[in-house]
This record gives sequence, structure tokens and C-alpha cells, in this order.
Amino acid sequence: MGLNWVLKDVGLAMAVLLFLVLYKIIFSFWIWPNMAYQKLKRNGLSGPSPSFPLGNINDMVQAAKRNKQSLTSSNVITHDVHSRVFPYYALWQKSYGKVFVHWLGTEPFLYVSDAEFLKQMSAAVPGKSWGKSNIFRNDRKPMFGSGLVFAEGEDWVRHRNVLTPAFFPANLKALASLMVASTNNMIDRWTSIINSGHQEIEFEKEITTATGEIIAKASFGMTYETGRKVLEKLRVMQQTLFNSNRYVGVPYSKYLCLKKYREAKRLGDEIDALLLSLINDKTKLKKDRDHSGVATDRETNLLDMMLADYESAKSLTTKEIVDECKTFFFGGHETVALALTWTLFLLSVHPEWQNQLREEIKQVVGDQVVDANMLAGLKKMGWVMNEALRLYPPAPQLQRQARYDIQVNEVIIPKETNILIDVMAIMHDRGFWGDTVHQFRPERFEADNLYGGCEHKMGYVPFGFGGRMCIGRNLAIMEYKIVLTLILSRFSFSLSPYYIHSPAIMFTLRPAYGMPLVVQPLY
Ligand code: HEM
Repeated sequence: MGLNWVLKDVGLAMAVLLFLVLYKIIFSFWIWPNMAYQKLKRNGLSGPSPSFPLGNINDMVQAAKRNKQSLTSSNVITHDVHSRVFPYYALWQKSYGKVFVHWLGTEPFLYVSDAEFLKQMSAAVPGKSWGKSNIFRNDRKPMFGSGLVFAEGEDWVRHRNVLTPAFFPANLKALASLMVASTNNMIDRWTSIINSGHQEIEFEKEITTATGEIIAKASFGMTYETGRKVLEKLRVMQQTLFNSNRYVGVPYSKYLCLKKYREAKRLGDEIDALLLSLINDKTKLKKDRDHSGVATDRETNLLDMMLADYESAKSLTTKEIVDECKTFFFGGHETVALALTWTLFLLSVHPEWQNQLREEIKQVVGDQVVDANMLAGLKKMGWVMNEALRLYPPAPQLQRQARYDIQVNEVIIPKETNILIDVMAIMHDRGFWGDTVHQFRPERFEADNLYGGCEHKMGYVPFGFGGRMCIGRNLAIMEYKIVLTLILSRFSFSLSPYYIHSPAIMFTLRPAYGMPLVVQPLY
């Protein structure tokens, strides 16, 4: 009798559990997406019909495949590349305009490539009130954790306040010499390659190594050995996460590549442990110095600057500092590497600009070692950078999430809607940039250094917009100019016959088959 009751209870508990699991699955696969779909429609937002549970992912995969097939037969060098990189968005724009809803799995995404809509949207919500997409936050947790890129609300304000001074030009100046040293290491490597009879350099790979070294030194300073170990593990983690086919937005899809996620998590834990030991060592050293009364050196790396007000009320916790270190690495090295990669591609196709920049370097830097004070004089180089970022933005899309219903003109963006801002489409919009939109014309920034003569102030946004604009842009501009000065002073470049022009989205905008360049020493 007693055993029967126990069995009945267990059976009931199992049934309830099964019901809850099923309810959760049905809710997230069917009920919630349908409710959200109806709400978006009622609010005047249309778009391609989703299917469950993939949303529009299948349409996107098919459009990308068709596009790849038609491109592999030709290797035309053109800067009209938006529809190559995002064929599905180019297609949907024709049917639904520049603002529409599409679905990644069961997550609604408002697509925005209308600069005026972006302006209104940005005016409607202050920087700290924007959310960041929950699914991307979870997906990229091992890389960014609770760092600035995904922080929200008051947390974001606190992080941004602590970190902003580290990027003041006066503090960045001290980083110039380490940038020169890391670039010279790369140049020495190239010289040995050339001396051994080869003329071709895989530029993207080389520059990614150099900018990785720079960001690790800029972040950790003299304790570079630990920095190097962290750097290697972070890179493997990034490859583990992003070289697999993933279905972001599809519920429970991470179980399809569980092995990769486990591997990324393991690497993430190891990185956290390394960074923690580095922070503890530095904190102890600082305390010992404070006790002994010996004056400390002025902080010259980002980690020391974060630790400087460690005990103040607004300071970050140790875990938050660990996450910011990872954020700097991911936010701060591939973007700069890609800005330089696409620049070298453009300068190879337009050698007249290589010559103009070399001439400018001769006048501004001469025979001296380039330093931070000279960079403002490199004006043409600034125009070239702006134009390269316009045509080939390393971060071609921005994202936000509505934390409450947002009214933009007649449209209401319902709470929880993810927003995907296609800045590449905006910067390739003929309506703003005229008939020369797909031409490389750095001189458009001569008269208007900020917007390149674009009629709309949201028409040029390679570093984002509003309060969440890239915190590292001063560091990026400084690094870009120093590295480019050093390599243009030593070598001339042309495209390798093996180069295939295929810009592709792989989290950032990258050349799908690398950037092989033929390199000639100038002396
Ligand atoms: C050419 C190089 C770079 C480009 C094109 C770039 C681009 C961007 C873009 C588009 C955003 C998003 C802004 C938005 O959502 O409105 C961003 C944010 C961010 N970037 Fe950069 N970035 C570059 C270099 C760097 C560097 C060198 C660092 C740090 C060392 C860095 C750290 C960050 C961080 C932490 C954020 C998040 C800011 C926030 O949400 O408050 N970036 N960047």
C-alpha cells in the first residue's frame, strides 16, 4: 500500500515536470514568437514571413549560398559590396524598404538602414536606457562577460565612467612607443620573409598578430608574458565559438554544438583564472608600494588605470575588471587590424594614394621616429582612414534592444524587440553619398573631416552613435596612423594574383580568403 503511494507521488511529480518542460518549449517556440509577431504587425512593422523555429535563418542561408555561387565565377574588384556581404538584406530592402522586421530563430529583429529613422530612434532614448540583445549577450558571454559592450543601465554608466579616462589622448600618448615596437617586430619578420626569397605576405594574419600584441601590452603593460598567454587562449576561444555553424536565436540550439560551447567555456575559465592572478599581483604590488610610501609610476596601461581607483565607490569589481580586459581584447584588436587590412587593399588598388601618403609622412615625420604629437599632422592619412571605414566598416552592424515601447514617428517598437542597425548600408547609400558612393575618394573628407560631405549626420557612423559610441576610437586612430606610417615608410604594396575579392561577415567584416599582398622593400 505504502509503496503504491510513493510510486503514485513520483509518477505525479514526473508528469508535472514533463508538463512544465513541454510548456516552456511550446511557449518559447510558439506562443511568445506568435504574440510578438502579432504585436509588431499591429504596430505597423512588416517583413518576410518567419517559419518556426528557424525564423528567416533558412532564407538567409539560401540567399548567401546563391550569392556565393554567382560570385565565385568572377573576381571583380568593386567597392559596391553591401549586397555581396548581406544579400538577404539587399533583397528584403527591395520589398519592405529600409525598416522592417525579420526573425533570427524565435527572436524578432527590427532591421534599420534608414539614417533619419536612426536619428529619431536615437533621440527617443538616452544612451543608458538602451538594452543590448539578450541572445547575443548569452552567445558571446565567454568573450565579453559583463564588460562594457553588453552592460546596461546604471552598470553601463559606472563602467563607462571608470574606463573613459583611460582613453583620454593624454593617457594614450604613453602607448605610442609600444605600438612602434610591436610594428617593428612585424616589419623585421617581413624582412626575413623577403630575404628568404618570398615577396608575398598574408597581411590580415600578420596585422592581426601585431594588433593583438599591441592591445595585450596596452592592456597589461609590462607583465606581457601573462598577456601573451591570455591573448593566445582568447584567440582560440574566438575561433572555437565562431568557426562553427550556429543558429543564434533558435531556442536550445547551443545543444547542437555543445562540444564547442564546452570547449569555449573551459578556455573562458582558464582565461579568467590567468587574469585574476594578474590583477591580484598588481593589487598587491600597489598596496605594498602605498604602504612603503614609495611613489608609484604613472599608470600607462589600461589595467593599471582600472585598478587605480579600485577602492573607490564607483570602482569595478574584480570580476568586472576581468570582463573589461577581455572586452578590450576583442573590441580593440581585430577592428583595428581590419581597418588596416582594408586600407592596404584600397591603397594597393589605388597606388596614387600610397604615394600621396608617403609624401605626407616624409613632410610630417621625416627621419624621426613617429610619435603621438606628429599624428594630427597626418591629415591625408586621416581622410584615407575615414574613407576605408566608410567602404569597409570592420563593425558593419550595430545592435540594441528596446527595454520599453519606443515611439518613432508613427511606428511603435515594442519592448524586447531587438534592433539591428546596418551601418554599412547607410554608408553605401547613394541617396546620401551621390554617384561616387562606391568610389574610393578620400578627398571627400578634406572639407568635412567628420562626415565626408554626407548630407545626413547619421550617414557616417563607423564608430557607432550616441552615448554608446566606441570608447576606443582615439586609441584606434592613433594605432592606425602609427602602424601605417611605419609600414608605408618601408614597403610598397600591390595585390597578389591570388587575392579573391570577397568581403564577408564573420562577426566582423573580413576578406573571406585573406589578404595576400606583394610587398616590395623601398630601400
Ligand atoms: C577601427 C577600429 C574600431 C572600430 C571601427 C570600432 C567600432 C565600434 C563600434 C561600431 C562600436 C559600437 C558602437 C555603438 O553600438 O553605437 C564600438 C563599441 C566599442 N568599442 Fe570599438 N571600434 C574600434 C576600436 C576599438 C578599440 C581599439 C577599443 C578598445 C581598446 C574598442 C572598444 C570598444 C568598446 C569597449 C565598445 C563598447 C562601448 C559601449 O557600449 O559603451 N574599440 N566600437
